[in-house]
Amino acid sequence: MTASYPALRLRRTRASQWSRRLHAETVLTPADLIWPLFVTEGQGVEEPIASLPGVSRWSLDGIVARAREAAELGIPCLALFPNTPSQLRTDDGREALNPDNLMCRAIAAIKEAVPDIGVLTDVALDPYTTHGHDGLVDAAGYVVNDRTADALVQQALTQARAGADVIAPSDMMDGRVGMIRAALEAEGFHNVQIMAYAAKYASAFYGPFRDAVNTRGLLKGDKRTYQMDHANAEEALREVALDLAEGADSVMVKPGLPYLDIIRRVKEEFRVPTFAYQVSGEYAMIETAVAAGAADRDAMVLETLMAFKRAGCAGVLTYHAAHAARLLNA
Ligand SMILES: NCc1[nH]cc(CCC(=O)O)c1CC(=O)O
Ligand SMILES: [Mg+2]
Repeated sequence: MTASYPALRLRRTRASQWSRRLHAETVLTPADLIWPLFVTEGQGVEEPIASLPGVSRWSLDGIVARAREAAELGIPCLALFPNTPSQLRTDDGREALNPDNLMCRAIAAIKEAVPDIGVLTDVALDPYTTHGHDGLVDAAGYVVNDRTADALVQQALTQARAGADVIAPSDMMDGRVGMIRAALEAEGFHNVQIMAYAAKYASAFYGPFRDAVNTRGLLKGDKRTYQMDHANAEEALREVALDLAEGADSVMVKPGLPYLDIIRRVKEEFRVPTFAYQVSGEYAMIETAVAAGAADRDAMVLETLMAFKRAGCAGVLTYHAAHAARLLNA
């Protein structure tokens, strides 16, 4: 039998700062953060993204500076996304396989300047295609699975050869994790990890990201034939089970806050490293609320990130990573 009021007062342990710290069940540190960064061509270029206030695309020199900043802040890993020049975008997204593409040059520049920071790379064709889809599109406009997966394997190998530490397929094709794992093993990339975007939903929260990589105006239709229906949770567990069986080292749920239930269920069911992507639309909601005077940025950033940890996440991809790390280091 547990005691009850007045012997038990749950407010007792909340009464002072030292006690609240002592009783905290969850901790958030800069080591829990992955910082997504947008890369663009040029030298000395910083292009602010209007729908992501406070986030910019950076040319390689700026990306390397961000990598140094992240290392100083204690952020262990960066996630890279390229803004491919429009003249290099094609129906088949073949620029994704070019060993000298923007992504590969960014990976190499970071690994040379800051060898100890992790570099996570997105595998999907959308920043390289003229139609904005993550894969190859047939005559009827359908994103075909198996031919896309073949291209993604080549894209992943291209990134691994450039020095990527974590391959993160975000495309939601069936079977691609196993195919990528086999190809990495065959080339000797035994320690290159795969973080599978296992449960990625067709979401209204990706809009600002599509501005950042310039696909919003290009995208024909939507991504509902490959990304998940937000009505579904059991299906997310099946997606995670398959990606783990195919060799994923960790799994991701995306978007973040509206899908905390999925994160929790994945963590309880599989007990594997589970990550969340607090996506561009979530970042924009916080920044818009702050600009409207409706919210305190620092408090909201830390509270939302702690929510992911409490739900069971090993870490979170967030555009607020540097800001949060500064707050946590203060
Ligand atoms: N493969 C595309 C990709 N990789 C990461 C995001 C979204 C990230 C964000 O919104 O912050 C998307 C967008 C999409 O699926 O259309
Ligand atoms: Mg899948």
